[in-house]
Amino acid sequence: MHTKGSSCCCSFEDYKLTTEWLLNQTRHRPKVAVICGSGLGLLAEGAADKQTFRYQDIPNFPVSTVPGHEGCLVFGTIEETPCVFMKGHFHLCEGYSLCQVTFPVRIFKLMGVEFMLVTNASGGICPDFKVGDIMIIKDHINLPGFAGQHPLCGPNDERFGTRFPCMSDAYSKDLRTLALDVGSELGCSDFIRTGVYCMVSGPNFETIAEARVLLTLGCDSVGMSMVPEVTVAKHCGLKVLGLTLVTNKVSLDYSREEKVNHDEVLEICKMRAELLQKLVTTLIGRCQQNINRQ
Ligand SMILES: O=P(O)(O)O[C@H]1O[C@H](CO)[C@@H](O)[C@H]1O
Ligand SMILES: Nc1nc2[nH]cnc2c(=O)[nH]1
Repeated sequence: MHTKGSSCCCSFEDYKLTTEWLLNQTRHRPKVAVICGSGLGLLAEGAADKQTFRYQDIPNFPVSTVPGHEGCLVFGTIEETPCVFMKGHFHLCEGYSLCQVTFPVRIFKLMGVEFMLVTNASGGICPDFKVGDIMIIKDHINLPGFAGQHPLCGPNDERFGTRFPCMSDAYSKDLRTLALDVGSELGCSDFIRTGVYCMVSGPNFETIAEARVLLTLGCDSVGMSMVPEVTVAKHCGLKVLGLTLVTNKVSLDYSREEKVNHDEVLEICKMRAELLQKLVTTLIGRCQQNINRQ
């Protein structure tokens, strides 16, 4: 279990064991999962009746190694909606296989989760974007996937989903519309954007030539996470909303002097965390109405 490589290294029994362990440890039965990217762990603070598990104490769970990723699973309720928050997630560039990176998503599915909200930090490629903008992801480009680094490579387990899943609607249109509406109600329309997110493996930030390629490909922002989790979530039938915080403008011009670094990324996340928390909390309340209507 959890050996490195491009194909899946977890068996259905591994997923079941972790799921059963969690179901035995917690009375919560989450319907919504929130994955908190770099420096965005505060999103869990709005939950009531919290119960926390450190990743290292959960069987089969990877542990977080990136600063700004606390490394714990928080169960709780938001406006009576049972939720689970991942305070920190996993990246290809940490040396984890994509099976490890996406391991929690299938645990959420087996626990009964229906909606997954993913957040992260990214660099703005679209020249109109400003630092601090929140981009609702309408689509993604799985750049590692183009080269065979794909979480669904290897034998397909039909208990999770089909061999050849459709990805043209990976990000739920309903949830995107809801996010726009909630953003507008909260008075954030000026810095809420919609666009295409591109995942690269990292860990280095882009060269200027690479950034120009991404612009030509139609990317609005670029980061080092999220796409594997979204792909696995869509494969197993979860409804997904992706929000990415633009923490820096990616340099497209050789005359520009700015140099991006992770501390600056975390600083911007801190600046926007409270607002993102409000946005996510309100969205979860509305998802509950959606669950009730089903
Ligand atoms: O994607 P999250 O986890 O927010 O982290 C982002 O922040 C790091 C770079 O500063 C990269 O790992 C990038 O993907
Ligand atoms: N690849 C990449 N990831 C990021 N995460 C936050 N900012 C950036 C960026 O500029 N590039």
